[in-house]
Amino acid sequence: MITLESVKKVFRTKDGEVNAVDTVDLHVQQGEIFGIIGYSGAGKSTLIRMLNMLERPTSGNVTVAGKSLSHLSAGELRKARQEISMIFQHFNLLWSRTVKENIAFPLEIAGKSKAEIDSRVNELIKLVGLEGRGGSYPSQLSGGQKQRVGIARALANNPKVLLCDEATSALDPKTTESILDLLVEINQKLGLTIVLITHEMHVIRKICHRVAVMENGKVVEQGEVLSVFRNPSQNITKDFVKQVTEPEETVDTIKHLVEEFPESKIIRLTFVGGSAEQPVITQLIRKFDLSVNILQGKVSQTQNGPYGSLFIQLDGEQESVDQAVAFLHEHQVEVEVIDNA
Ligand SMILES: Nc1ncnc2c1ncn2[C@@H]1O[C@H](COP(=O)(O)OP(=O)(O)OP(=O)(O)O)[C@@H](O)[C@H]1O
Repeated sequence: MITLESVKKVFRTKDGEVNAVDTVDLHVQQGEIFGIIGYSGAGKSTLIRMLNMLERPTSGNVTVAGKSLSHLSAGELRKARQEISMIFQHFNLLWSRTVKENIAFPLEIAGKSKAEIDSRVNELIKLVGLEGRGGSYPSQLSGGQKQRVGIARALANNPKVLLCDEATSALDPKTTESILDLLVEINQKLGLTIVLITHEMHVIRKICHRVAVMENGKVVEQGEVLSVFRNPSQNITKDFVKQVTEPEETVDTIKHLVEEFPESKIIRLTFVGGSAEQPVITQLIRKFDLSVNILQGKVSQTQNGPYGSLFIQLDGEQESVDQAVAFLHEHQVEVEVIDNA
């Protein structure tokens, strides 16, 4: 659905050149939710804005739905943009227009009749759960409701792709959840391809099928969300994965336990897919002559299945510990022994 080939964006400023996006190759499949994560300044906004030519690449090629965007005329680009919609962190609504009028705006531009507009707007209001609010002005809505208007407006002309520029960053955690649920719902109902940028791994974990990690303008790692969670190769990715698996206090607890009990083994177990749902620890305790102390654990759902990590402390003979580790491996559980180093 979307292909980026050697895409670069260089900004020329009075302080010199900034390589905002540096030789990026990406492929987003039709119907998937693809997340791009990175810290501030990594180049995410510049990258997503090149997917609808709000920003033109300095070099390289962007193809969306079979069209190479760099080669389109202004008129063709306007048409292509109807198929590539966008929602924004600060909603970008028209404040003097009601909810209905905001949603109608792209339909008016597309030259639809009044009857078509009315019927489509009502359909969209229902789809995003804003029944009864059609006559309200944006200033009368909560942040979550404003983003629902943004989503309805973006869907008005039946786009093939929805670009989300930090769409939940201005929302509280509960509202974030409901907007993320809505994005999954429209992805499934409409088969819409969604590309989102975020700095929160929670967003990737909850709704994305695949993820690309950006650092200094480059994509440093990409893959299925579950396999990136299981096996992050870059340090930056490991840090992002920790955002959703390891609360800060775990690090302190483990440090303390490693110092306090140098003889016992602290082990981090990573469960992926089916193994996250099996009672492996119960079996471990029954089978081996070990005392097992559970320090911290968490299982989260991703779009590709469950993912969990658990920290345990094992006490017993070295032979039993080795057998227990082998047993865990046999059950597709990844084991990392945390030592005093
Ligand atoms: N119009 C511009 N002119 C000059 N430099 C720019 C411009 N837009 C972005 N940059 C620079 O390009 C780099 C990437 O910025 P970008 O906004 O794409 O990153 P980001 O990952 O989206 O970060 P944030 O979440 O803070 O927006 C930064 O160094 C930024 O200062």
